[in-house]
Amino acid sequence: MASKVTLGPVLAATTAASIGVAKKFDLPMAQTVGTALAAAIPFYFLVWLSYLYPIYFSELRHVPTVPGNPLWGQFFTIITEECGVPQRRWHKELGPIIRYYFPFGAERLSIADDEALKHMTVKNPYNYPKPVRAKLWMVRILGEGVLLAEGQDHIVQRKALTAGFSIGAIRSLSPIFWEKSLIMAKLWKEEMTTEHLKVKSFEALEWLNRCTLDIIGKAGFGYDINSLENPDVPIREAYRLVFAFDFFSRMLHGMQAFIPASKHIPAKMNRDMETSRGIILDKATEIISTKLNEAENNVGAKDILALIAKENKKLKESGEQGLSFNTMRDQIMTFLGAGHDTTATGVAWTIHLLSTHPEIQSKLRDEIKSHMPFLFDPSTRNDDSLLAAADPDKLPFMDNVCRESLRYIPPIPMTVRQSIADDQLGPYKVPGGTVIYVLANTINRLPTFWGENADEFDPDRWDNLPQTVVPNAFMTFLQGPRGCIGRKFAETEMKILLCALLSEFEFARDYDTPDPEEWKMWRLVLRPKEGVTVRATLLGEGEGN
Ligand code: HEM
Repeated sequence: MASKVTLGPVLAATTAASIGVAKKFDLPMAQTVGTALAAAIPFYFLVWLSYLYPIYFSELRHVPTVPGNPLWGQFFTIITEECGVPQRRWHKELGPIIRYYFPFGAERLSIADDEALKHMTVKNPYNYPKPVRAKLWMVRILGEGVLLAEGQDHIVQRKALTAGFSIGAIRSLSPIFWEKSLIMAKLWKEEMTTEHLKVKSFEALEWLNRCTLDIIGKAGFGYDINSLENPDVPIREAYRLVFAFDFFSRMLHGMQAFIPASKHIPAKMNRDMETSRGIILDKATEIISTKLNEAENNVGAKDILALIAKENKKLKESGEQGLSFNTMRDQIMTFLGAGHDTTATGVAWTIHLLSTHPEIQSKLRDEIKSHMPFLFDPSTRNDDSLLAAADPDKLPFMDNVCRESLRYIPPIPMTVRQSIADDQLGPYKVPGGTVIYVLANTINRLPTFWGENADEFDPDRWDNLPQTVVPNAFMTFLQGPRGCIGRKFAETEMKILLCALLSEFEFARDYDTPDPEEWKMWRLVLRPKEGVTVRATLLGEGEGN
């Protein structure tokens, strides 16, 4: 089978052949070579790459393919619709493994087949690393931590981090989750009191981003960021800049995946990225220096990083490879980045969905009230011993709501991988180098897994799941050794935030603002373009009570 010849050899062969022809027929050399190259380049891109190769030669030609011209493929559909939505349609029509094209016949696979997903994510994750290009911009902000490490490096890093994310470790962090969540609710209430309002609209996503940043700072590293009280702290500003998604920034990000040197273009986005990277890197260096010092002196902090630093010390003492200073610093960058925006987006979407499903909101509030009545009484709301005993995992409907919200709108809608060797996915041969998408925002909504009501937000489904729902039908946290290490952290944090907010406020849609579901933008997370603005009513006051 013809392999996908790259442009270099084509140019070399064309040049050599045209030199031969020029000599043999005594033609002007420069003109002959120039004409041959001028014909070869368009032929290569327009005929070979965009027509002959994908349709007649590629090994992937047997994979059910989305109809369309490979020259521009489905690229415009993909970039103009919500991430994962076109693929939902295509999988429904063409089956669980499909092929589509990016411009110039670039083949892409999307996988929604249980066995193939298991093969990629659980059994052979190291044969399917993240493509180098996809990592380029992420590495500047997220560091070279566990999220972007591959192969043996990843195994070593993940092992050193596991203790810090055990269920026991997360449980011991609950007081911090409560503290910050209650502060956020208190600040909303104070604003309403100061403005003599019983009902007020809040843009919840920005507030939740600050709250989760404060939580990861303190629970993750024993470091108080306090961005709830000080919205303009540099580290929060750094993330605001990084995740800005004006049109020009997105174009430049896209360009950097193909032309890495474009990060030096003196554009605002590049300056913002460098400023943000500087702030995040300095903060991570400051934190890790303190932590390593504490671990050396056996200071008994309980945050995740302290556990990791202790574990690392033990590993090194027993002769195993531990993590270097830079790797640990990069883990902090990873946790800061991966560990706050994701949960904030998940909670913001949940609050939005509760505001559009008032009966579910009431049922959830009733459940919170029956298990944690003290939260509804201002005189006991902040009682440490009651908070210590409050276990959000004992609320079954809360569990259903959170899972359903994370299924319905997965904060990370997709991940991309590239095979390193020839392999077999389902019935198809997949050559090394194939780019493959695992789209949570597609898989989580497929009727083949979830039944005909896959597109409904229905928390009760979790009490009676169809047999077709396998673990890989829920891709919000991915699966296997590359799945989210912070899953338990995020789930606990999410439930506690909802307990703190729903015990103080009732939420309704603010119809003066755009419907957040209408325009979800992909910027690492699936973000509502204008945020999530909700009308919060103090419980027992104002409308609705
Ligand atoms: C609702 C919230 C969250 C969601 C939806 C989520 C989702 C994910 C997903 C899909 C991945 C795989 C990404 C990929 O390989 O392409 C991932 C990896 C990861 N997540 Fe999360 N995450 C959440 C919260 C958190 C939190 C709170 C932390 C840290 C405290 C965290 C830390 C990480 C790390 C370190 C990885 C890399 C794991 C590895 O490659 O071994 N995440 N997450």
